[in-house]
Amino acid sequence: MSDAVLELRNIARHYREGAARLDILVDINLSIYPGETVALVAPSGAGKSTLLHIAGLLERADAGETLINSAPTSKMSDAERTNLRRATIGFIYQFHHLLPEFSALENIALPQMINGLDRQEAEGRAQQLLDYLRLGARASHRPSELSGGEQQRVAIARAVANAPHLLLADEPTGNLDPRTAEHVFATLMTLARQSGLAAVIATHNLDLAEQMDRRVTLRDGRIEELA
Ligand SMILES: Nc1ncnc2c1ncn2[C@@H]1O[C@H](COP(=O)(O)OP(=O)(O)OP(=O)(O)O)[C@@H](O)[C@H]1O
Repeated sequence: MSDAVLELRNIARHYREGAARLDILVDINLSIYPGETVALVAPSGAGKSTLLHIAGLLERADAGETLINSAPTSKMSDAERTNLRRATIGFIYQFHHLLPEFSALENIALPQMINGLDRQEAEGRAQQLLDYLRLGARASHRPSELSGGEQQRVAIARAVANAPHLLLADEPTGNLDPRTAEHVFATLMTLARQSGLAAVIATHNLDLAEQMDRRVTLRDGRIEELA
């Protein structure tokens, strides 16, 4: 088997609440390989977002190691982690986090320009993605002029625009009605499979989880594989 795109080794993370210590992640071990789609299904408060933030280099663990394409990241500086994240990881949130002042096209082009592409190239790629997502005619609309499902498809396009190796999504359809959720999810799966992306998607929706290659849950701060 090829090397893991993401490897979490003995990850631990706790929070403090007054005098109390909350051990959210106790000993997380998880490897995700190229092209694999993995559903993370666990009750509210189990630590899904915490785990995705650590995997996405948005947050540091208290112990353990996060490896991206076999590179250990815990000793990297914040700037090094940010550069690695921008080059290799796409993140989708439950609420789209699109920039309200910019059009759909600009929202998708901007992260590419931050990664060094010139505007013309970035906007060309953004338009291609919008066309692929059947949002080509909405390119100049601002987020507030798009439906919830359209906003989330733009957020997906933004997350994959830099051709990441790893896609992390935190309840990307949690905010949508069931039909729109199914459509957005199908789009996400098609994009992931076509581009050989590894994806970890936190979801409460078991029907959607069934459509992925693997399902894992969090129990007492550890990963358990589900059937
Ligand atoms: N910065 C923080 N400070 C203190 N406690 C926190 C912090 N972030 C998260 N927590 C707590 O850690 C636990 C796990 O939170 P997390 O958001 O990772 O769970 P989740 O499984 O994603 O939940 P949900 O499905 O509701 O989004 C929760 O009890 C939460 O209140």
